[in-house]
Amino acid sequence: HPSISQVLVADSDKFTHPLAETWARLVQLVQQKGEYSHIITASNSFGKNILPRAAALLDVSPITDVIAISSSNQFVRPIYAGNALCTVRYSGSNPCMLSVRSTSFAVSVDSKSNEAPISQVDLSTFDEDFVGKSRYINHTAQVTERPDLGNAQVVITGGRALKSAENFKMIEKLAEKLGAAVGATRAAVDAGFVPNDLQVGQTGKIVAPKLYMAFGVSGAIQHLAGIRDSKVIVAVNKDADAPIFQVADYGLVGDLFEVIPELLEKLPEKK
Ligand SMILES: Cc1cc2nc3c(=O)[nH]c(=O)nc-3n(C[C@H](O)[C@H](O)[C@H](O)COP(=O)(O)OP(=O)(O)OC[C@H]3O[C@@H](n4cnc5c(N)ncnc54)[C@H](O)[C@@H]3O)c2cc1C
Repeated sequence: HPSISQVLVADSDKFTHPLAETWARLVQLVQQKGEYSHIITASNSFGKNILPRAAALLDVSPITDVIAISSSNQFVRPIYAGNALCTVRYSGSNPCMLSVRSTSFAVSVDSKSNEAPISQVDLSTFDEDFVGKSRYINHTAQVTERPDLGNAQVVITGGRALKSAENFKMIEKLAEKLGAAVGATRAAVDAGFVPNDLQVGQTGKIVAPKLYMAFGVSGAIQHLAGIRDSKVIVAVNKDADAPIFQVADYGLVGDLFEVIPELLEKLPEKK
């Protein structure tokens, strides 16, 4: 990419497992040597885990969830669960540390390209004992063929109205037919229908698909905070006054236990 002038590689078995403590220390080390003006990470769980730790080590205050960059020290970020946008100016010392919502930034496809040198980070001063009390035990991951929730073009979400994990399988079947990712409200996650990595919203994932379909979702502000950038929102809810209809492009007042089976029947099989 033409904007990349250098790639730094920290190649060591110290970083085999993504422990935030170790990686934050690495960011500190790289910053101390490079004296960069800005350090930016994506607002995903990995970035959110490392950024505050690295910022504390570097004694600066990070700015999180940036959705627009107005200048080198001025940024826009949502507040009150996305109901207001706040413009903030960074007036601290370098580095200015940001987490950015990747759903708010389009990747520019530039015809020019640039070869950037790749250099190894000098880890001779990396402190082995720094990791402190955190130890890597094991890693469990959900193996799924479905698209990643954060990048999916289509997301099908189910809410508390699904009533059980068994019923939630209807949402999964529909997602399969549409090649979509599955999402859930916090109420559905708290009720144990699905694991919490499927939660969409203020305290879950932020999504920006082309099509977002919500079944039995009331549309609480904390949920809407995660779906605002979706292109088309479709909602099915049996309560015509549900707040989700205020943001939906298409709304159907109906019972999901009738609508989903009908959709499953009428939609063609996935090729
Ligand atoms: C600090 C904080 C952070 C939060 N973060 C999040 C977050 O990240 N994500 C999130 O989702 N929530 C979050 N919440 C919770 C949020 O406030 C709501 O409680 C939650 O989103 C409600 O989930 P729901 O829409 O599934 O359930 P409900 O609000 O109970 O809504 C269920 C809906 O289903 C409809 N319904 C019922 N039966 C049927 C049927 N048979 N067919 C069709 N429709 C039906 C009902 O009319 C209703 O509108 C947060 C709350 C707090 C306080």
